[in-house]
Amino acid sequence: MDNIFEVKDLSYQVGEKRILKNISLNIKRGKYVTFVGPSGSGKSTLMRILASMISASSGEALFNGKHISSYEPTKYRQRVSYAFQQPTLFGKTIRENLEFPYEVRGEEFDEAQVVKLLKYVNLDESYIDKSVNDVSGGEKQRIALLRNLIFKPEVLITDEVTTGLDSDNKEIIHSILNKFNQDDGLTILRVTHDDSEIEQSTDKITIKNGEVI
Ligand SMILES: Nc1ncnc2c1ncn2[C@@H]1O[C@H](COP(=O)(O)OP(=O)(O)OP(=O)(O)O)[C@@H](O)[C@H]1O
Repeated sequence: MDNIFEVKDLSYQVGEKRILKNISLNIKRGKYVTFVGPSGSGKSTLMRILASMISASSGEALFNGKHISSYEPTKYRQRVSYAFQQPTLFGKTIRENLEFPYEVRGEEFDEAQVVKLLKYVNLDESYIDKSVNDVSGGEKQRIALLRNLIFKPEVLITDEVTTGLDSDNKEIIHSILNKFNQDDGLTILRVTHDDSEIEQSTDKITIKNGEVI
């Protein structure tokens, strides 16, 4: 298997504060890797660098063998998609949110495809025309994740996406992520503090005090 990410001697500093210190790691394509470590250890900062939202202060971060900074950012984010702990649904309806990935790619909305995807996260087609104000927190997270996955990225970064959700919602999210990982070879980088998620992960990277340990 080849490396989708190669990180070499990467550091990130804000003023005098060294947030990431000489991080080196490789992520193989198709893996489901869990990042663990104490609060404030630098996990989200590393994810933001890999998602091309911020740049490292020094060292290298390669995606498919090329520097992340050499990719056009909008195109890059279609290939490496970031799902946040607090998802934001914009506009008035769920439809607007699910149409958006088609719009940015200049493609026509494929309602049948979206209905099929909604079923994967236990939502029926009536959700398409619901108001963004009429869905629960767990439903919001499931819809936001679908928005990341309609056009399959190569990598999905999930940054504490199940935090605060009940076990049913967690279960649904685990099952769709496992499905995309196993059936489609989606590489997943997951940040979590959830004990059962940590226990179930086979590939774990621990970040402590800005370092890989
Ligand atoms: N732009 C910034 N300026 C100053 N400090 C920052 C900046 N970005 C992050 N930090 C600090 O860097 C440290 C690491 O933050 P980060 O969010 O990466 O940690 P984390 O491991 O993801 O934490 P958590 O598990 O609580 O989400 C924290 O102390 C944070 O306050």
